[in-house]
Amino acid sequence: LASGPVVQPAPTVDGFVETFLGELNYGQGTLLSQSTLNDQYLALARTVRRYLMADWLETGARRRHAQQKTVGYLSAEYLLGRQLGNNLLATNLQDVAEEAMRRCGIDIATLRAQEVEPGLGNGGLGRLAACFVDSLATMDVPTIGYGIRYEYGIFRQTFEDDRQVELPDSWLSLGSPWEFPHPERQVLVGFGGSTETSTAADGTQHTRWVPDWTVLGMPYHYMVPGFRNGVVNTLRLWSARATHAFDLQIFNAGDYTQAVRAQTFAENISKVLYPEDSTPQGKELRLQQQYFFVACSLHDFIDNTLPADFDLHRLPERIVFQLNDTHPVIAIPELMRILVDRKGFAWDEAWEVTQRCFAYTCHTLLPEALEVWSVELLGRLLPRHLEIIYRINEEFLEQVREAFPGDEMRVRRMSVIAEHPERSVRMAYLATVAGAKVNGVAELHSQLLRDKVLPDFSQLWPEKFTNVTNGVTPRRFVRLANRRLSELLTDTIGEGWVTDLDRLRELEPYADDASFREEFRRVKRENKERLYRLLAVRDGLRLPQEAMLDVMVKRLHEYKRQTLKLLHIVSLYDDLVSGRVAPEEMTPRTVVFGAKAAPGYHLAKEIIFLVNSVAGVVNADPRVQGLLSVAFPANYNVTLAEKLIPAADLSEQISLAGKEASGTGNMKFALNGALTIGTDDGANVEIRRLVGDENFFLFGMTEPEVERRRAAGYTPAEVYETTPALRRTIDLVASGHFTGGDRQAVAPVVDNLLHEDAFMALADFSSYLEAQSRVDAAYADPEAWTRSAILNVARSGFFSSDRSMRDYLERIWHS
Ligand SMILES: CCc1ccc([C@H](C)CC(=O)N[C@@H]2O[C@H](CO)[C@@H](O)[C@H](O)[C@H]2O)cc1
Repeated sequence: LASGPVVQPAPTVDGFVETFLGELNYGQGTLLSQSTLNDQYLALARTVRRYLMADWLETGARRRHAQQKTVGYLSAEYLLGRQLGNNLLATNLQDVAEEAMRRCGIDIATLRAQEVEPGLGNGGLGRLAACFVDSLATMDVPTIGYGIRYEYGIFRQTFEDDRQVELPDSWLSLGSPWEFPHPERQVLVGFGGSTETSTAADGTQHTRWVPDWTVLGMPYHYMVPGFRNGVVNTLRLWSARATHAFDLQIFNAGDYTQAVRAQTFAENISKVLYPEDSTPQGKELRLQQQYFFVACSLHDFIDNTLPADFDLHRLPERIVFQLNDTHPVIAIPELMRILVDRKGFAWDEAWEVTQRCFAYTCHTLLPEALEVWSVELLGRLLPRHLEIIYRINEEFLEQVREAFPGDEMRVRRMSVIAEHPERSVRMAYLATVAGAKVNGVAELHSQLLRDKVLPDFSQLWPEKFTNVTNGVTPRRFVRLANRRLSELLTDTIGEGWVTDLDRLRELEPYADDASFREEFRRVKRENKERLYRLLAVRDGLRLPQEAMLDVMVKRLHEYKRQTLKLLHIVSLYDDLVSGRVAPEEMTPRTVVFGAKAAPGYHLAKEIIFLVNSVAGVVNADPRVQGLLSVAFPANYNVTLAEKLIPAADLSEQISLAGKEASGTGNMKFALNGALTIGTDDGANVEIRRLVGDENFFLFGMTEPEVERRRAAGYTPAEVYETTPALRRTIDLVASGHFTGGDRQAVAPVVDNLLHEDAFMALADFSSYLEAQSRVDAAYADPEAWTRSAILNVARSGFFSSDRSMRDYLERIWHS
């Protein structure tokens, strides 16, 4: 029995009911009649995980036995979304569970709504990591996702007086049924202290790090089920614990806070996610978080996963660690430390292994988003790692001097150590020096990485640079989020598309089929009705069913240009109330925003205030009722995205060209039959190429045009002066019309647009409005619009994260 197969409950309604009631009685310790919604939800979750357990344990055993090469995905963020729906989909138990709950007098939808999503990420990077681990499980690739189990995830956003207010995300407070703590795999992690070097008898030098404080890393395992393939991979998230429980002596001496100080200090490390997604604050706790999960993960793989006698010279045959941006890059000196200081490798041996164990993905183009850590802080927190980084850099710069003799400027430019403004370590450079491969996340991005962000490195190592265009999982973002479209797709081309998204191509001929177009419109209409029902309950919003649904959802950032969308809304409003445009000429439009701003990003928060202010006035103005409405549901997250994206007609991807690395929302909208209005930026370029120019509303400057415009000197005020429509629009905002006459309230945004406009929203205004009038015209012809929408779906199979994983396997992990 001990070693036999795990007994799996019968995948029948009876089996499910029995297991559920068992979990309710013995797990929750309550009767169905007495149980709360949360009891029922936790019992349901535990029931579902029983159906996954056998596959999970079997997958683990198979992995241990096969000794295959594993992908170690190192990410400080995972934006997983709700688990129940996805796990029911993966186990094909949706209908069984629904019927079983009905038998128990429960509507499963109310239990699904009970789940608090784990918001362990900020935005694109975190969600991408979640899509990637889903694809790797569905493709049966041995993978361990490593990350941090933050006690508090991304803040919950509410609005007070139209302003963003952040509330703590206590996602664990109602229980967390999808995680499994593994105290037997705890890892001790050191910080601070100093290093001491001794000379052995044979004259070789040995350095030892003596940390002066330690914490324990407790792993929590999460299931990552493949789609109905019997595979369940593992996500291992680390939580920090104090090495010593509270100090009884100090406690008895009466200094209670001191007694627990060590505890709180340690637990602070995994307490909360840093809510920034572009400008690092360089906080010490952030570096502690990064080193903590990296040290736990490397130790876990080398000492708890590999066979005890494994020869670490062959480590690259067993693992490749993918560095999800610069956040886990401290893993490089950590592996060197383990190999040299603990395993007795010679430096070159260790370096040879390290270089083949890491690959680095860059997710940004904003120079300020590339992390640098001061040598002061690094030397204090991780003295041994700083020594190792210095040596890596020395040997690297020797290489540079050899390749470019006498070019000391280049040496200084390429040094991992920046001298100004303060001596600091450039983590992106360290990742590029040590990584076997460096990739961007869309073709344009990867090209700009080569040409603009890391030109010296791509000149030195052109073969090291590659591209893997992002993707999204069709399981969550089509099959789960858009059940109506999924049924239409499956009825039309079979179910193969769920794991082979290129099959969507078979849909192409149906774009010319009027009855299929009718069906397609029905799906969109019903998804809208579902969304509007939700927004009415969730946010008290009443939105007109018939209007075009124009959606802009992403983090709030100037480069993403939510202000440009806002200027468009104000110009439409002004056209209507001024009578310049007659109501019958207007294509009714509902604009929905979703966006969180980093708490310290003040201008972003001012933009949120202005959007809400404009929304309040527009929605209350009878002159535009039913023609124009604006909604800004609070707390945009994965769960809201799953309701918003299937309902959208128009997808706003309007960043300044050369700023959005890729975008992934753009892919989700195209796959759910929305048309895109966008610039030639990030993956928009590839979306437009695949769906066809005629099925994409392009506008704005290209990246080279932006560069030329900037080089020629850009003065936004001039554009304002010379563009009447823009002038009218900005003047209306500046007048305080949307803020009860309070001009001061809008000054931060208006002044910024007129005097800075770093991301050239004013420069692209006219082109954007022209494109939006093309949208209005196109939407007036439902057959043509639907045809375009169907072709967007049919031609977007490329944007599956399964395809992205195939590219990583081919170009990076197997190389
Ligand atoms: C505070 C430090 C920091 C800096 C950058 C980041 C992330 C890299 C920002 C991010 O999420 N980038 C987005 O990554 C997506 C996945 O590749 C891309 O699709 C988006 O274009 C990119 O903005 C997080 C935190």
